[in-house]
Amino acid sequence: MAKPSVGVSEVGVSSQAACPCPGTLFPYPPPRGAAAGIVVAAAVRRKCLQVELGAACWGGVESMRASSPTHAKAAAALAAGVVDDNGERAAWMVRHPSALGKFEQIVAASAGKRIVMFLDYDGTLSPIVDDPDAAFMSETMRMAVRSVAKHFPTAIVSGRCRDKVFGFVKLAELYYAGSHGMDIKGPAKTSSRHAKAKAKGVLFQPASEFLPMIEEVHERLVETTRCIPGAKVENNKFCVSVHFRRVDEKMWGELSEAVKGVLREYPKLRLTQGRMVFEVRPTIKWDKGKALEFLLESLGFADCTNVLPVYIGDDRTDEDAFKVLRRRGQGVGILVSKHPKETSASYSLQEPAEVMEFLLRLVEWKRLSRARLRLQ
Ligand SMILES: O=P(O)(O)OC[C@H]1O[C@H](O[C@H]2O[C@H](CO)[C@@H](O)[C@H](O)[C@H]2O)[C@H](O)[C@@H](O)[C@@H]1O
Repeated sequence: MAKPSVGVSEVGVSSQAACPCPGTLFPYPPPRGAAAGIVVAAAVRRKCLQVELGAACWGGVESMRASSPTHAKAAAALAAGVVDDNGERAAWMVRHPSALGKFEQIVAASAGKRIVMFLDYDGTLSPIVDDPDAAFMSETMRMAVRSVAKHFPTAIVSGRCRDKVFGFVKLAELYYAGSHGMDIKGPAKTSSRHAKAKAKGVLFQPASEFLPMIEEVHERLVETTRCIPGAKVENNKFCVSVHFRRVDEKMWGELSEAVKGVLREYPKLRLTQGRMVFEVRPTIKWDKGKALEFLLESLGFADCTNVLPVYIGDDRTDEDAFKVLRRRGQGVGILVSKHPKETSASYSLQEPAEVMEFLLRLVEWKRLSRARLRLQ
């Protein structure tokens, strides 16, 4: 397997509107509704954008607020205040319909194609909880993922380090891309269908030279944030998470200054933000989107039209993968969120329980279509 070089520039980026590919699933331009609906949709877009713009100044208290849907909502309400909750959600759902509601449309698009599943972990397979070490997935979710992996090549793509996410998922037959895709490994055992990828020995660590620096910055961040009650620093091997979910909001400014202060001494590291968490990571151009492309290539689907990647995720870091699908004009991006958010995903699911339902429906649909084929 050829390893893509780190820092591959994105070429041929085109919006869906500019390059409408027949058979693609992105529902853009959005279906036209009543004029009032369009006005509401525009207001939602504006509000989402305001939240995102705030979030662009990584590390500030405003961006910390924006990383919590409830805080973000309050901030957006301050900005416009013209859209009621129901109208806001309804307009957003027009642009990002439920993947369950549009299930038939999604599977119809897979005709003649191989589905490859990409699943984020936190907030997608497991509910968000206060303690990152207690983010367990349910046994029923594990069974659903196991069933999906029997039918389709399946990868877990997480911000956590690979060992830790494997410790939660515990399924040896999957691909794992830990540390936001910077640590990729194939299945320990594999069915003959996936033997090709195994034979090629999938394993990729584009940020290995950063290991000593990440170790060092982890120690520094633990030390610097020690005096801030509730702050938790997590070593994710090729990146570090600094959690503020359990930090009193009055201390957020102090925490953000502490993190930024340490980072100033490490220009080769950058700061991004997830759900109530700062993510410290190498400046290399590698993210969940690049990991998705790497895995597709590993599975023999580079530049193929006969593949349908399905990516399900809930966080900002998953947007890199949604953008890749959008750029390729191929695949299904599904955002897990109860709240309207600016996203490049096409569809939505509200919570991990709906993700499980979607996975189980996919398995059932596959079983039925196989049975139908046998009868023909
Ligand atoms: O890419 P992911 O698998 O979604 O990982 C992103 C981060 O997830 C974890 O933090 C998030 O979930 C925690 C448990 O529910 C929650 O307490 C925290 O507020 C969330 O940000 C994980 O602990 C981080 O290291 C990952 O980067």
